[in-house]
Amino acid sequence: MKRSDSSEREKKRKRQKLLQELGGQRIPFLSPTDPGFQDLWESSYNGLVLRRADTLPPDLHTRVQAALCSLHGRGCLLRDLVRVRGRDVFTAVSRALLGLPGHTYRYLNTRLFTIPWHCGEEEEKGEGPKEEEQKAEKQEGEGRGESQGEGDRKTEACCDQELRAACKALWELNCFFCEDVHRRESSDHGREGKDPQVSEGSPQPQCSKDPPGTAQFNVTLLNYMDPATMDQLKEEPYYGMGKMAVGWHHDENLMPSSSVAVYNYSCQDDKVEGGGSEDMAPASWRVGLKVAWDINTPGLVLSLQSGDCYYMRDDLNRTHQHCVLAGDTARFSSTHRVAECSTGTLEYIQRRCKEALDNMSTDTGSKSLRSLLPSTLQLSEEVHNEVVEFEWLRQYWFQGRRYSRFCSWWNKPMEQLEEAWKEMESMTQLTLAVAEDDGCEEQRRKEVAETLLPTLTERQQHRLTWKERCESRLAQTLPPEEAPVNRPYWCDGDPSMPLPFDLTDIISRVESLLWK
Ligand SMILES: O=C(O)CCC(=O)C(=O)O
Ligand SMILES: [Fe+2]
Repeated sequence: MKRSDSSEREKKRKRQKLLQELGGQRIPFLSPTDPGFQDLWESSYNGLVLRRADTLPPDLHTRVQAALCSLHGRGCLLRDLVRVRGRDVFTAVSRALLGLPGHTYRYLNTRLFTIPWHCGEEEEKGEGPKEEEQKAEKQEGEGRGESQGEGDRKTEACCDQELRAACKALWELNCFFCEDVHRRESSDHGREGKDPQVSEGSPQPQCSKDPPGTAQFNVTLLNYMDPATMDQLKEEPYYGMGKMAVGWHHDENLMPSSSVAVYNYSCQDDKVEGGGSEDMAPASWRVGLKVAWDINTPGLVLSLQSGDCYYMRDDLNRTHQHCVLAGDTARFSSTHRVAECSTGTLEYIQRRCKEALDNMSTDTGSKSLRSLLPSTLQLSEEVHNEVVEFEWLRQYWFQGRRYSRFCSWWNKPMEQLEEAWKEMESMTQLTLAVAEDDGCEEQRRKEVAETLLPTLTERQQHRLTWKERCESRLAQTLPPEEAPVNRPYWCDGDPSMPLPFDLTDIISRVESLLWK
């Protein structure tokens, strides 16, 4: 969190400088009906592609739109309680992450966990019996046994048929986007001045498991907002573009220069009541783009009809920022991305845990550390902190019970990570015992204490931050199923825990060893 705080400060400085230069004036922006719009698009927004609804297969629209509605109807889309510039805020849009099993996506200090999407073949193998089995299992108790913690394991038992169908539809859309973006990349090769607006024949949504040579979208972040239920949306501040559902940003946590593909579904207008005459069409949702930290180039706004898609290709997400401008109707979007997952998959964190736990021996029936090398001890303590306790377990539980409510995929892996974490608590205890062992050589004790101090201090700080986040005023407004859970948490004197939750005393003890 420290690193992102300083980059937030940097952004704030830049923002203030920009507003100062503007001195209350508005920067111009162009919409499709303005003269010069196409020229501006081609000169300064190259990489932005609009794909109109009528160039996608109609049955894909049907399935995707039904999927979005059913995910929404089931309560899978929720506002995130994110942390921006040290403050907790709810996102205006409700969100859910779908994607490859075991993947996560981190934005605004929040790690989202995928509801796994399902590939074609798995579905075909006898749905009937599976469904029965699953119901039986559900009755016995939520989510035991199904998860083995492997990225490619079978996922048919983790959610019910309606959700599986919904996930599959979004997976098909993902395949469509992967192929389309890939096809463009290949055909653009050596071609200048391409037409950003397309209406050519559509590729069929066939997803090969591992097509060569192209980055694959591994997750989609779904967004939903009904402006009728929002009492205050922020006005776009630099151009006067209107009310924003999502403020200016770059998409975070993506592979360098990877594209983003967005499907726009504006729900039917029969929902809009009152306010205006019968024949007045509801205002469309729009996406705004601007060159990052630039007040000379006019902004660009695209109006989106239901079913329209847009792509931000190549470096566009890095060189430009985008925002979403609310229309009159409720609206979904499905935003497909290549998340940078080098430290963001279950497989990764399980590997790290194993590395840390390799230093624990239970050979003689009692627990001991194999090596007291500072680098080995440090590794365990770091895995313990960053990855398990703060990047995974607490992130997961902070989002309440939202995941297990409709999909059991993460239940077992989280249990296993918690077990691993508990072992690491024992390792810290053993390490501390070495540092405090009078029979041990002075130099070694100092070395061990030096290794422990920074990680313990960090652990304590993070625990306090997460506790605050869980107890914030906004967190308390959430219904019980969505309310943040401060987990792991235990009381002093809990016999199952090797160390106390509050590390204040231990930290002073370690400090005093160093001052000696
Ligand atoms: O909804 C959209 O069109 C884009 C949303 C977006 O920018 C995001 O989720 O990062
Ligand atoms: Fe975005």
